[in-house]
Amino acid sequence: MTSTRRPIYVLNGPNLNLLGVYGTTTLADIEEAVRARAAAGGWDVEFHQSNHEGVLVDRIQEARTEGAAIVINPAAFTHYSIAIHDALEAAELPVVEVHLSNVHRREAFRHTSYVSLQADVVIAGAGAFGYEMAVEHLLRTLEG
Ligand SMILES: O=C1C[C@@](O)(C(=O)O)C[C@@H](O)[C@@H]1O
Repeated sequence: MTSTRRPIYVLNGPNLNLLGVYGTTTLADIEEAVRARAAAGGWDVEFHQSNHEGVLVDRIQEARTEGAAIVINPAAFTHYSIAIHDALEAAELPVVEVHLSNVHRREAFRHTSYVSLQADVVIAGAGAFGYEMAVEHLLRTLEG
């Protein structure tokens, strides 16, 4: 089913393209699961990954005018990107921050998130399923 609604943007930061190298789940698997869950609720998904901060800022700016909401795993940029923080603030969209790992159980430098300041919901430690949780939350809260 193709939706006339604006899509949910699902954005992924640096090194997440290597997921399949370190584990069994690939980013393509996550994309498939997210698309299926969104489609079941009548929503389309724009799914992107970039290793470049500016490209992610461009995608967030695109979502600002073309998207309904943003799910973002900014990866390492989480912990220091004021540019991504500012882009999310300007977007004025619902934002769900996702981390595969529980960043709070890891190194101290991962305990700071600039993105959380702009996130409505933060999901960390649920693995790939965290992305589906994020979409599920948006399906419940976004209006038609
Ligand atoms: O690249 C990543 C992945 C991550 O965002 C996660 O999904 O758990 C956590 C970050 O600290 C790390 O830099």
